[in-house]
Amino acid sequence: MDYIRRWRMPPGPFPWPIIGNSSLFAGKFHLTFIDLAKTYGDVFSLKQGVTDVVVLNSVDAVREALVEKSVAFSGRPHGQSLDIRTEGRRNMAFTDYSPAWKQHRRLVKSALREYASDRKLQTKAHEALQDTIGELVKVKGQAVDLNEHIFKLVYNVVCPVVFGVRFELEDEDFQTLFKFSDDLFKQDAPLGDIYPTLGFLPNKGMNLPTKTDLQRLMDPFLGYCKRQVDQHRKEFNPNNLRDITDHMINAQREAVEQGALDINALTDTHLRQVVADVFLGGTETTTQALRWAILFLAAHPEVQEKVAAELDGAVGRDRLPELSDREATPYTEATVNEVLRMGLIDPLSLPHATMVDTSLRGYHIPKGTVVLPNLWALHHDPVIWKDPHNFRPERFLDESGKMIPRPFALMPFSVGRRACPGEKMGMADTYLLMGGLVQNFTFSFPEGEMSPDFSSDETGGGHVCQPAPYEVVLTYRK
Ligand code: HEM
Repeated sequence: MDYIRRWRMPPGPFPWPIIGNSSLFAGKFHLTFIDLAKTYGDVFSLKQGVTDVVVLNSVDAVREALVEKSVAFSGRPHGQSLDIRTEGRRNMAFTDYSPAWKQHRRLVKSALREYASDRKLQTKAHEALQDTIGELVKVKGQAVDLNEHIFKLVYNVVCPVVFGVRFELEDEDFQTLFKFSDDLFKQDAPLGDIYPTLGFLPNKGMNLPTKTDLQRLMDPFLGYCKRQVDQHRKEFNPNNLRDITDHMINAQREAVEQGALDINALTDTHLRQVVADVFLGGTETTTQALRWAILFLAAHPEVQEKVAAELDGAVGRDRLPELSDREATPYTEATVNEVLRMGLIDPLSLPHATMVDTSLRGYHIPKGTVVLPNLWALHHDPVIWKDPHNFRPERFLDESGKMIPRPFALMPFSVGRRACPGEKMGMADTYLLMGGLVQNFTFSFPEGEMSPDFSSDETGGGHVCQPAPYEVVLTYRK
């Protein structure tokens, strides 16, 4: 029966009984998928254990699935780790397309408009930058790994928006969240993700995380979110909503007052989970975008000089770059695009799943199939991008040096119904923070250092691409 069903599905390598093609889901499997596409075409099927997986490796396939058949392809996979992480799928990022998801998404988008609008975001970014620049001046001339500083910088833009708090490096909460983030990246999938019926087994012998390991990983983070929600509830004043947490509490209060049905999607757990989504969505991504940015700029001093010279001309050195400077600094904008093209943070986006039996390119795609859009393949397709492996911001400029319209194939935020709701904030944030850093410092590699490693760390079960640790020397430009 399975063979008849699979016969109508996209082609792919032979799946072994029980294990399927699990060996192909190791390391940087977005790269393995590019090789498989050469044999099986840009849409192919695999089996991860007992789960059907379809991989999309071209712009046309991604457009058909995520844009044209958006509802059918807007589910999320189910699995043990996601159940634990989301306290039973009560968040937004990992629930299926549903009325609850729509309600959460509407709330998140309106909250981002309210608390992370251009001017508010810019003020927060500038405060965070002033603080970080002060700290970085103290380590100028030394070879340093900026990881912790970058995390703090981004946290101090996102956390005031979400929770109304800012951190110092030595704050216990900052250190807890920073450690959680690092551990989350390194987390492998438990056996229960691949074989749902085996989730109860103790996985220790197989060197996979157990349910308890996952719970232990999540506890400090969810505990922090819970404390924040509790504190906000105590201080809550409907006439003075301060941040996204207040916004969510207010939505819950209104739903209760109106006796609205959607209170079922706004329980205390939903509330904690949705603010956790925005916190993680806003921090994990932008920190890695900045880490990639500094790595690429240090490796390409000629690009760095051009960005700095453009900012000197359009902004000067007496104030930080503002969002209104974007139009006058197309090279800096183009550099942000090139960073997000090459330093793609979610090479396979977040995994999607089909909500119903559907089709793609004439192939049958059964309900519940996991769908992986290989954004990495699109961002490195030599047919779309000339010299895709070179860092060259000029590719986003026309002959007169103006930005060209963003090519559809550049989709670091994915596309369609589930595309990142924080895209505007992510782009603005990356521009302001990268611009502010390059305006103040020149980043170079320590003398005598071997050529830097541009390959990403093999972390997060292949779903997250962060640069391997590196050090840079900072020269203060003032
Ligand atoms: C450079 C910055 C960012 C990048 C590259 C990025 C990328 C992505 C990607 C690829 C997805 C998956 C979309 C899909 O499933 O098709 C996503 C989802 C999401 N992002 Fe972002 N993101 C960034 C910034 C942000 C920010 C600033 C926020 C909020 C403050 C945010 C919140 C979210 C949320 C909540 C989702 C889940 C959406 C859903 O499932 O409906 N992201 N992001």
